Amino acid sequence: MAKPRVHEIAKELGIPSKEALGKLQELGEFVKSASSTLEPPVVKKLRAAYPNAGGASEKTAPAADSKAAPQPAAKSETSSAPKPGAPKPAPKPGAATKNNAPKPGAVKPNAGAQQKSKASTAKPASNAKPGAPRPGNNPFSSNQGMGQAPKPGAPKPAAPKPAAPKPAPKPGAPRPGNNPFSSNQGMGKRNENGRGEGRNGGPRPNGGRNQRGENRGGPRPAGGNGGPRPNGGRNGQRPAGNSPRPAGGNNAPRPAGGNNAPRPAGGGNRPSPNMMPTKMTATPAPARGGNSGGGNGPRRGGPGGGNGGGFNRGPGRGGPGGGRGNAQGAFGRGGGKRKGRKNKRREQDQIQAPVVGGVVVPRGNGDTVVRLRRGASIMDFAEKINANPASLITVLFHLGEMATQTQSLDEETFELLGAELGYKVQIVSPEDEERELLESFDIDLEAEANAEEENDKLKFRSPVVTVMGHVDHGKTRLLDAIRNTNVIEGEAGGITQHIGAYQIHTEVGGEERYLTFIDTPGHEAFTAMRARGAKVTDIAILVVAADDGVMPQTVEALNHAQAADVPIVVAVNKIDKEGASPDKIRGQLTEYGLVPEEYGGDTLFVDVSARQSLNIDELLEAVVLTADGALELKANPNKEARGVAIEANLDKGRGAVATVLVQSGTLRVGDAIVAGVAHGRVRAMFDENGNNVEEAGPSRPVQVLGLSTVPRAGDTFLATEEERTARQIAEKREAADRNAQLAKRRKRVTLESFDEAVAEGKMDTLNLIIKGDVSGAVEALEESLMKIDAGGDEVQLRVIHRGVGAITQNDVNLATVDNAVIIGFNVRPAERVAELADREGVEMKFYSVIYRAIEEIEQAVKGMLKPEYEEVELGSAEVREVFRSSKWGNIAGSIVRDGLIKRNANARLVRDGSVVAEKLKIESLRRFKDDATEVREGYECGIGLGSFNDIKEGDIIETWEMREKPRV
Ligand SMILES: Nc1nc2c(ncn2[C@@H]2O[C@H](COP(=O)(O)OP(=O)(O)OP(=O)(O)O)[C@@H](O)[C@H]2O)c(=O)[nH]1
Repeated sequence: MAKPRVHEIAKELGIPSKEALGKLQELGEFVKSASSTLEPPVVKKLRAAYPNAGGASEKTAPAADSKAAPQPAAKSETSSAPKPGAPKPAPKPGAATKNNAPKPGAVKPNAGAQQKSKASTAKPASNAKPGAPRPGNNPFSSNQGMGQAPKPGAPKPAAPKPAAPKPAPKPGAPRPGNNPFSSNQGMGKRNENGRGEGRNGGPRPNGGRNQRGENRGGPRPAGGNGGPRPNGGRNGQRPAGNSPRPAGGNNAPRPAGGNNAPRPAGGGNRPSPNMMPTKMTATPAPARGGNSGGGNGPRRGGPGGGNGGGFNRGPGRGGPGGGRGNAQGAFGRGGGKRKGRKNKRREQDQIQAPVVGGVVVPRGNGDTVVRLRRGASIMDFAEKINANPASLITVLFHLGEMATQTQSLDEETFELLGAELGYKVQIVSPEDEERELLESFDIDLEAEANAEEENDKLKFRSPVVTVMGHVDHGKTRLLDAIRNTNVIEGEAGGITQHIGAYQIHTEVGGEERYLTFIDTPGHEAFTAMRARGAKVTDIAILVVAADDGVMPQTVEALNHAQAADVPIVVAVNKIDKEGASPDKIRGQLTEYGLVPEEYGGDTLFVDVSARQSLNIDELLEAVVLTADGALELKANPNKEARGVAIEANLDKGRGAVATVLVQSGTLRVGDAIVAGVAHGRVRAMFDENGNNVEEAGPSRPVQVLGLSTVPRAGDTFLATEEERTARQIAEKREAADRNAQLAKRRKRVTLESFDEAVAEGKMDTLNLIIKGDVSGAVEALEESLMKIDAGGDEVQLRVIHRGVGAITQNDVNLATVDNAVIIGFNVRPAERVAELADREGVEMKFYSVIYRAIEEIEQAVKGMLKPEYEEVELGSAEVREVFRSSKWGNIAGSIVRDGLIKRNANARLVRDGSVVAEKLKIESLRRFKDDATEVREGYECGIGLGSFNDIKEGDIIETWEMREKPRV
């Protein structure tokens, strides 16, 4: 707490500063001026010099309180408040609270507006005589935006004369610097000094203690009722009193309200005589609530008034004397320097700035739109609204959310924060974000496309076809048949794990036509990729096995295609199989809006056998006909290339290899390109047969070498004039991506649940690091994992890192730090990494089939919910000989009788059938002179049991470990 100044002490004592200075000099204390600070002993001395003054004020203060407090209440709440004249016992902190507490709630639980107006009229009553000219200091004056001019009649009776005849409490007396109602004085230091004022009838009942009085205010009399909030509609979503948010004034452990609970009567009514309110400040809570409700009281705050109603808190928050109007001072703002500034504009600003948790934040008008990109942080938001990020953190904290300045927040949290501050937060969609990003580089794809259409630069291009369908209905086999190559053999688990793209040519009506095929995987885990695939797709071939029929993923594929407005050609596959019923398929699909041509619809159905390459040409013809009939496929080949990355992987020798589909323009070797977050120059290009290609036009898929890193499947790419531009775009995307990932990963933990969960040991998180051979698989796996129902809020699943390529030392290091499990999908650890992982106790799991990984992780997560352990015997060894070593203690030369003896395993010693010692550990294990981690049945070994030396020949050492019981 800051030291009091001379003039403050003088005021406290009811003497002029000059006199105090003189007295101090008399007392042998050199003090420069009235604004000099005084050391506590000097203050004591000075007070001692005026024994009457100090004593009187202390005694009178409570009296003043008792009178003042109820008075306005009587005004505003009519009969509910005690009569001003009623003599109350001096300290009465509780009484004061009581008087205040029930008012807003009891009398007007729901009548926010009424309360507002009443409150604001009541407030001046207690604050000061409105007649007293305090220019710029009266927060209730109409020209300060409160719209609630004090009623001239009200104040008079409300300002009882303090018992002590001090000049200080005179309401009308100008008290520059000390007037809590003054908008222009810096309160920082005042806060600290407020104690003195309080004691002697200073304006702040809370004294300097309650720097954030607005939050600490009394026990939120109106809180429970969801009293009116100053922000009106904006806060409507959150009931003040019943809100689960920790900001509630009554929530003892919360920082905002933390000060309330333990205090008998809330901040304003602390029993300390020093803190007793004087008539000046004994504004009843409702008055405050009302005032702040009036709009913007909080910042300037009457004696806690404005803040009481601040934001989403009930009007009672401010409590009697809760907000002191000097929150800014409490946060180091304002201060003495501001004192002299009587700038109207500033005042207005202050009025505009609401206070939550004692901080001042520029406020929007409710319609002010703030656009933020996905994954933006508090810092970004603060920048947009020109606020101090630290203040926003405080506000957020009061809303029950914890975040750091740079932490990405999700949309909901931003909306919450925005609503609180009067902003409409719009999270920019990835598409908008991408467009804006490119626009910042003067690339406007939309305008480009429109211009081309107008200028007739478009040329025909071949259709891009995606093969979709249920698992095992024959997609790969069909593509295989189409290309006459065989990729099916290499697939692990029979599931297509990534997208490939190929161009084939066929003859339709004697004309050579090209078709580009994208091989979309059929497993559900790839839904995301398929959805992306549909974006580049002109036509979908829906494969349905004639012996199986329409299955869930058939419908899903169909929905994807229809949603993307992609025409469908149905390939009724496996017609060679017994029991195949192509007609049944036609009938079934009719129900989904795919009516065969022969039934009068416009969908072409072709019966094929992928295995026997039956009717493949007919299928291709149907695709070409559908393309010609339903689509006008054109693109401008004469410009920089634009397209999509279909698939990418890291090749040991060639680096990042990406299969890209050129959608417009022409891609040439040597072009600078950016694909997602990867950039570089095209070093070389290959077609589906591995032949070198110099250039690729629209609808042409090619493999591209030369990218800095591996793009993701579905990332768009574009060629740029300069490599620098490509790099910059990539970097910006990477930053945005990182933020988006953070936002996605961040599963929110509210203060309430976090506290409880941690306290009860419920909180647990399974961190994962996913490494895979291709980006598509990694992405798909992550996507599926995030869908795992981890058991509500109890357990979280977080993918803390993912990437393409072998598991590296860095991965293990990260896993060590974050206690993560590493998932290797079709990859193995790099050299010596397995050893490191073993040393660090990092678990690595390897999979080659996605669903198995998902299944196991799901089980693991479920296991984490309530792990149950059981003792499992590992093995036992019989002691044959005991070696005594001064260095190691006794070593049991043993032979393993059954199972395994593992180093560090739990052990017990059994002698003649009874357990001699339990809770032992295999501290050392040796095979001859070498350390061993485990020794198998039938082998000899030396076992050290640490400091336990009572080992005898013939003893049995049993080892065991605790294993988690599998969940049923
Ligand atoms: N008899 C017969 N079997 C076929 C035909 N087409 C595919 N199959 C078989 O059906 C099984 C699944 O074929 P895939 O091509 O792997 O099916 P998919 O739809 O690509 O499967 P996923 O990649 O797992 O989604 C394989 O054993 C194929 O040999 C066909 O026309 N006739």
